[in-house]
Amino acid sequence: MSDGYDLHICCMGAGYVGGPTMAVIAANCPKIRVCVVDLSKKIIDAWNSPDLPIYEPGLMEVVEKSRGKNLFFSTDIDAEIKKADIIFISVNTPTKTVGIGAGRAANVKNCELCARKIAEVSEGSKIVVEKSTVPVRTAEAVRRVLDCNEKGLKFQVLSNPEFLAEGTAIPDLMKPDRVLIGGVQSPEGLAAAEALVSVYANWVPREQILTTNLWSSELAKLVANAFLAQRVSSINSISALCEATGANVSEITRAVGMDNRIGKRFLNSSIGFGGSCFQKDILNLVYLCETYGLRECAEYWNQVIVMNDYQKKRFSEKMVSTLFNTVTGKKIAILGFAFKKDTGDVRETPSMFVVRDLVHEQAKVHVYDPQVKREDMWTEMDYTCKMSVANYPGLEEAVTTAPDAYAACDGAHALAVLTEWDEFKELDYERIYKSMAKPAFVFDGRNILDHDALRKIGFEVHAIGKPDPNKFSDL
Ligand SMILES: NC(=O)C1=CN([C@@H]2O[C@H](COP(=O)(O)OP(=O)(O)OC[C@H]3O[C@@H](n4cnc5c(N)ncnc54)[C@H](O)[C@@H]3O)[C@@H](O)[C@H]2O)C=CC1
Ligand SMILES: O=C(O)[C@H]1O[C@H](OP(=O)(O)OP(=O)(O)OC[C@H]2O[C@@H](n3ccc(=O)[nH]c3=O)[C@H](O)[C@@H]2O)[C@H](O)[C@@H](O)[C@@H]1O
Repeated sequence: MSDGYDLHICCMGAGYVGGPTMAVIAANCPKIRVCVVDLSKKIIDAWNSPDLPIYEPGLMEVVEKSRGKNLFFSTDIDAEIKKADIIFISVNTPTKTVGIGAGRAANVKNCELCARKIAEVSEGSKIVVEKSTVPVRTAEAVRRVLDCNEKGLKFQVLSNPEFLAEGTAIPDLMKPDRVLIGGVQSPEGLAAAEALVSVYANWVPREQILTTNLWSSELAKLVANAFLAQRVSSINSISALCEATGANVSEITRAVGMDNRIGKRFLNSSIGFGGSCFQKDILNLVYLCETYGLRECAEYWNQVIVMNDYQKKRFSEKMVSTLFNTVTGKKIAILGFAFKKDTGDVRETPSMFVVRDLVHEQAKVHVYDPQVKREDMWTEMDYTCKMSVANYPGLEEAVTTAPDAYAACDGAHALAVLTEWDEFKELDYERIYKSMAKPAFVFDGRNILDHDALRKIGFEVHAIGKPDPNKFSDL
């Protein structure tokens, strides 16, 4: 290459996946020039600034290592496509909101638009990599769009789904359990897959880089998320049974998880899973099963969502019934709005559904989260719950954001921990107790607090899957 780089990579989509993934490739491959492009100037400007558009531990350090050297962020999509040997498509693929399959099918419009753009502006043949999570067989559509170019260019399409989790994106990318690359099983397809394997092999051991056919790779991504979410729904269903019987869900998970075949991880009961992908990807799987006439398979996976909705509703109903069946006019502190700790992401966050239910019950909700931006909270509540300041009179008075946990709890009848931020474990609960209305209630939606210590202070504590000491006693 005339500019001194061995290879040029372009990534379309500078979001939670595109940004961190490309930063890690750039950091591990100094001879590769990586450019992340996006339609949004605001997002690209943020990637080029000290205030990155997403909060992710360790991300800034990785970006700073390469930015301006072999890592670039740009809105000049056409120029970067032209330069690239490998183009990742890492755009959002949300659940369709209208039309056929609305509410279940994934909308792959953005992937198609990327393919059309690549076909339109490319001047040479390229490898196009699906990084986005897509319905199985989307690569076929991408390839057909690319093949329609009028310049006789030949594109190879690969599937390379991403398995990073938010909050741990950097360690997940630096030391992935596996990298999955699916390609067409032809000499050209295998060569393209090998080119991508060589990129990852700069820091990932080869035996952890799996190559498969295209359809297995696309489907494996949906299956991985479905299995993970299924574990959460499974333990959450058991948490309801624990509360009814006096069993303790933490003791159940310890006993069950020590069986190596089951394993300990991903068995924390909660107010339900959130995030931009679990629900979307399971709905996508359900829709695929239905499309292929597999009704029983569709119903089976749909139950993971049904259980998750039940868990979120069960939690807010428990709050209201415990607070003497009314929260009207009562101040309630919500600690945590992000869908999990160590992220500012609020997409599909379970906290939002609890806030929504409390607002419907006319509570005065005070939310504190160390990373969530107030505008992001409103945007998500509007998008998912159809509740906005414009269409829900009084919403701004009903939901206040607090500068810290103490302010949120001051004068409150109850506090609810809805995100497992470490700082919530370290709060001065004596001080909080003194400042609250009595009786003072704690609802631990993540089972992270010391319940015995809180009860000693004077709180009435309710936690997911934990026996209520007023209701059950040991034999
Ligand atoms: N968020 C996560 O932790 C994970 C997400 N995924 C999958 O990765 C994909 C991307 O997810 P996120 O990064 O979270 O989405 P995101 O919404 O954070 O970012 C997507 C970006 O793509 C841009 N974009 C959309 N159309 C474009 C186009 N035609 N050209 C250029 N840019 C365009 C948007 O402006 C946006 O900035 C999705 O399919 C998701 O399911 C996979 C693993 C983890
Ligand atoms: O495709 C994706 O987007 C990603 O989805 C998840 O990652 P993420 O949603 O970022 O975070 P998780 O750690 O999986 O948590 C998802 C939700 O489940 C909840 N959860 C998780 C684990 C658990 O034991 N209990 C539980 O309630 C979390 O609080 C959170 O709301 C997967 O873990 C990633 O492998 C995948 O790449």
